Amino acid sequence: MFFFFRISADCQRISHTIGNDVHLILRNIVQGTGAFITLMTLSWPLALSSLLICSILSAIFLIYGQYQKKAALLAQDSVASANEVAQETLSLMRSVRAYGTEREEFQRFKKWLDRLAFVGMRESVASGFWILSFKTLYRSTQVFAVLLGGMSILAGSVSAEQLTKYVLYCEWLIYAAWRLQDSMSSLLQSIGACDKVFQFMHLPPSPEFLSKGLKLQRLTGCVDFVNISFHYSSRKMVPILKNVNFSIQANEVVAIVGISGSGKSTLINLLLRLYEPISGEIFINGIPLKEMDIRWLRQNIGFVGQEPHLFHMDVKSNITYGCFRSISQEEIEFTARSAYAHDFISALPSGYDTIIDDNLLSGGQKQRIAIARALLRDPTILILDEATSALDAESEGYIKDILHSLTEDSRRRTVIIIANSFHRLSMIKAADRILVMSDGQVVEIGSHIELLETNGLYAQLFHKQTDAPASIKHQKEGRVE
Ligand SMILES: Nc1ncnc2c1ncn2[C@@H]1O[C@H](COP(=O)(O)OP(=O)(O)OP(=O)(O)O)[C@@H](O)[C@H]1O
Repeated sequence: MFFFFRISADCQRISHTIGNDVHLILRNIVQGTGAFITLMTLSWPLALSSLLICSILSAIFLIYGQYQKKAALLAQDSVASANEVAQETLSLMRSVRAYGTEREEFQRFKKWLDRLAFVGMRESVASGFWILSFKTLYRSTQVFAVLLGGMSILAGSVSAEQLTKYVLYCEWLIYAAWRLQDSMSSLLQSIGACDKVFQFMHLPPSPEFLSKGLKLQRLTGCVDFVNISFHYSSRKMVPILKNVNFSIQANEVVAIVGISGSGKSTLINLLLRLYEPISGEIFINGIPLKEMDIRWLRQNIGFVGQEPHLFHMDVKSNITYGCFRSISQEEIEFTARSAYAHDFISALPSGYDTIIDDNLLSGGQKQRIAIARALLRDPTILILDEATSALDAESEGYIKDILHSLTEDSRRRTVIIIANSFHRLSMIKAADRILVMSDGQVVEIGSHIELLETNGLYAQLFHKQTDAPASIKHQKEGRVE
């Protein structure tokens, strides 16, 4: 988010510079050069003395310009951070109110504004020195020219006309140099401030987008993880996946279960090729993932995440998002029905044309729209990463039906369900096989019944989570177990 605020502030600054400063720079270069040539024709010693003053101005400006560049960078950072705090506080208003942290948030915002004010004040002082140097040098030149010129007129070596011309063109030259440096300072500020935009522009595209990979005629949806090990580059010392091996058959429904942090979502990140494994190979249809065309592959994979963020567009556009074929209204409604979303969408003020904003829908409703979006793409591999966690108790009954919609015979596909709790037991039980993850490894594989009989980690997690409400109830009733 910080990066986003920085980029938008930097881009505004670039457009301002291009619109205002570039033509001023060109104009002053032309004006200054013209004035200098005219001065040379009048008297070369006087012209060179003016040039000397301009050089002193440039030297002072070089120091000042460097400072301005740094100050601009700090100012842009502070503005972006202050915007980020404001945006975060407004979007998390409920939490801020519930925890009574309005004052703390205000202080957090003020801290950045204070820093901005401090940078601004120092910048103003530096700018004051720069203007003072210019004015002093310029006025001294005028005094010097009048004194020297007056003496030359008296000696008869310079005419009054020549002296007037000199004073006039000298003013032109020095003012052109000053305005040039002023515009250059604004340009330098923008360059300093736009550092992040340039860094962003120079980022090379990921190698997977550069190489043209394979596009298969038909994707069956069988997935193999062979000896996969992985760590995130930000935490190289912490292995997240350790020699993971498993296979998912075409059209199989597999649930991946394990405690939070065991690496379930990381498996999916690797399957979507958002990260590359450190060692091992992932195969889809028996072909190494890295040899496939990544865009084509992602078009064949549907993904519904834990917190589906919908776009600020109408419901229809949210459902058809990322689907590049022509889609009829009937097809959209049919898909929405399959995801049990049609009824609440129809009850919205403008039905499928209602624009979605933050507070319009509940978490469960957003998830049902996200499921409809995934269904419409008709992916060969569908990944549900805790995709039903926000569905309310009333919707629990729908889960089986939604799952049936996702896996019904006419539209068989490989479905991978990530679950870190047993609250959606119906989803886990409906899977053909369950993979149990612990500390970056697949420790058990089997059906719900098989895993309960094994009495391993799955059974422990299952009993711990499903028995908890019962034991609390017993405790409330004063029974000791
Ligand atoms: N981008 C990242 N950079 C560094 N570490 C990360 C990153 N994403 C996840 N991790 C770490 O990797 C480990 C596994 O995370 P992962 O999200 O795969 O677990 P999970 O089993 O899906 O957890 P949950 O069920 O809570 O979503 C965690 O310790 C997490 O802190």
